[in-house]
Amino acid sequence: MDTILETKQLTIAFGGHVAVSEVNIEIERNTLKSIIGPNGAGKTTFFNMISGQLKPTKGQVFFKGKDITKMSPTQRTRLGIGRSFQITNVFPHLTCHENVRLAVQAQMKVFYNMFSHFSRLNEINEKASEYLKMVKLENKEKELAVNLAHGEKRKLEIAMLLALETEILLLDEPTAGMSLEEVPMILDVIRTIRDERKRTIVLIEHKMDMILDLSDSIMVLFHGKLLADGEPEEIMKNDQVQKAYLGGLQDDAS
Ligand SMILES: Nc1ncnc2c1ncn2[C@@H]1O[C@H](COP(=O)(O)OP(=O)(O)OP(=O)(O)O)[C@@H](O)[C@H]1O
Repeated sequence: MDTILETKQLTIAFGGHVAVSEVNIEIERNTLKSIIGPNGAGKTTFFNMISGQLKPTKGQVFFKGKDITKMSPTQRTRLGIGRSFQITNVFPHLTCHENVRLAVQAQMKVFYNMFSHFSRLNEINEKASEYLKMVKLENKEKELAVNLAHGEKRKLEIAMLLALETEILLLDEPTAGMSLEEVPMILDVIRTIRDERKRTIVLIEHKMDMILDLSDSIMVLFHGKLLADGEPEEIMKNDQVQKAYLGGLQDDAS
């Protein structure tokens, strides 16, 4: 297996409460891994330790074999781990194109005074348009971000995350707060990125139909522990998972 991300014995305690307990996981490059589990299972906390927002009490995180446990979120982003909805900031009074252009510039480390070079400017503009197209917002280039629907804003955030060109995309509940009509379009965007097989996506989601549709593999957290990890069919058949979790979740999702 071509592992891009690995955790060893990853553990965090808040006071006396162990929120994530000795989780060992390997994530294969250019696949989509979903993290599921009931409320309070430790999914976001686990994510925060991968992105660097939280430091584990015990254990390690490896990116391409390198121990990144002590690195800051910014260092991890530079290295290739991008997280949605936290590192990207949508500026409401800039257009969609301008927002994505800022992310492209950040990635290219180009500053305003270098803009005199026209070809560079064109390149940046074209890249920004490409990313907007990838998230199917090409018809909103000139729209101010503030005027976008909630689902469109999420797509814009994904475009900005893509512009950072990180190898890993950490997506924390990308459909949260979306209307039912908006969900398929974000699903479509994530599927498009997955199908290109150029990035590794790690996804936290509650919508089971979406998880089963998109995931190459699924890890299940329960009370902070890794209950199961495998392909979607295996996970669905797993007795422990069904008992502990899936029955309740399917009820919730319906
Ligand atoms: N900063 C913190 N301080 C204290 N306890 C915390 C902190 N962050 C998380 N927890 C606790 O850790 C446990 C796991 O929380 P976490 O948010 O990771 O769960 P989750 O699986 O993402 O849940 P949800 O699906 O509801 O988002 C919970 O019991 C939560 O109360």
